[in-house]
Amino acid sequence: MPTVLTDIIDGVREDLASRQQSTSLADIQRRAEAAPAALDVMPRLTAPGLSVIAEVKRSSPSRGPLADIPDPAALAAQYAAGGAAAISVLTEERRFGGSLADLQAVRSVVDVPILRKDFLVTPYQVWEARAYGADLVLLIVAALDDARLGELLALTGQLGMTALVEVHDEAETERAVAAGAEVIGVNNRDLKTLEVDLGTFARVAPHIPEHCVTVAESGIRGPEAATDFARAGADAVLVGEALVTGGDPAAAVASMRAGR
Ligand SMILES: O=C(O)c1ccccc1NCC(=O)[C@H](O)[C@H](O)COP(=O)(O)O
Repeated sequence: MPTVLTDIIDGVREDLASRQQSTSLADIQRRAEAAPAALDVMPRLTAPGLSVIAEVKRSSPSRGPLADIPDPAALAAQYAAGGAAAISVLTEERRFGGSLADLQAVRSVVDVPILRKDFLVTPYQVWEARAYGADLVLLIVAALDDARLGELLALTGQLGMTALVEVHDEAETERAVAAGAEVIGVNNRDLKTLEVDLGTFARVAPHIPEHCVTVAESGIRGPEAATDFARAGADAVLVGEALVTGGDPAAAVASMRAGR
């Protein structure tokens, strides 16, 4: 049965097919191999205190238009000034208004690790992420079968990047762990219904092994909520809407980092 997630992925596959027509896999691989080495996000995610992954997010299927963001690089620089551990850049165009050009623009101004936030379902997109300067990629367990999850996770590691492997329940967590995920994001938003349940993280986190880095994602509106997730065991929070709609992105990131 079609869901929001499968609809999004259908569009992603169409856009991907047209990019693959203009840029072959060999070309994108050459570009990825010529790019400066990926930054290691692990020391930042495991540093004492709560880490913040700050997202460049223009719009979303659940909330519609959020912010104009004419200069994503300037926003990213403010996130970095606020102490973001990493910057998440949405590159999906149809529903989120992002692009690979945004990723490239952000890469050109910040030296903190950058996450390509998209719906990655093929190796080509992982190579593409590296070619455009990403240090991390998002792999959504609900969008991948076990074989593809393992393949994309392995390729991500081969290219020196880190995968943020996203889950929403215990069964997906078991699949992520079996695949070898080291950084597991628990999305409080159900990508099939778009409903946000802030209790999701606390239910799922106990199923994540101690050696994994744990990220709480979605629906985090301010420092108090960030503190709640830190107390529930999150090493990091991933925040979009609250940062792009609030007044001062650097101060907002700093206030969330203060959460312990
Ligand atoms: O944000 C959505 O509506 C959405 C819908 C379908 C798939 C993914 C979606 N969001 C991606 C994300 O994971 C969030 O952008 C991220 O966790 C930040 O969430 P928020 O702080 O609530 O903007």
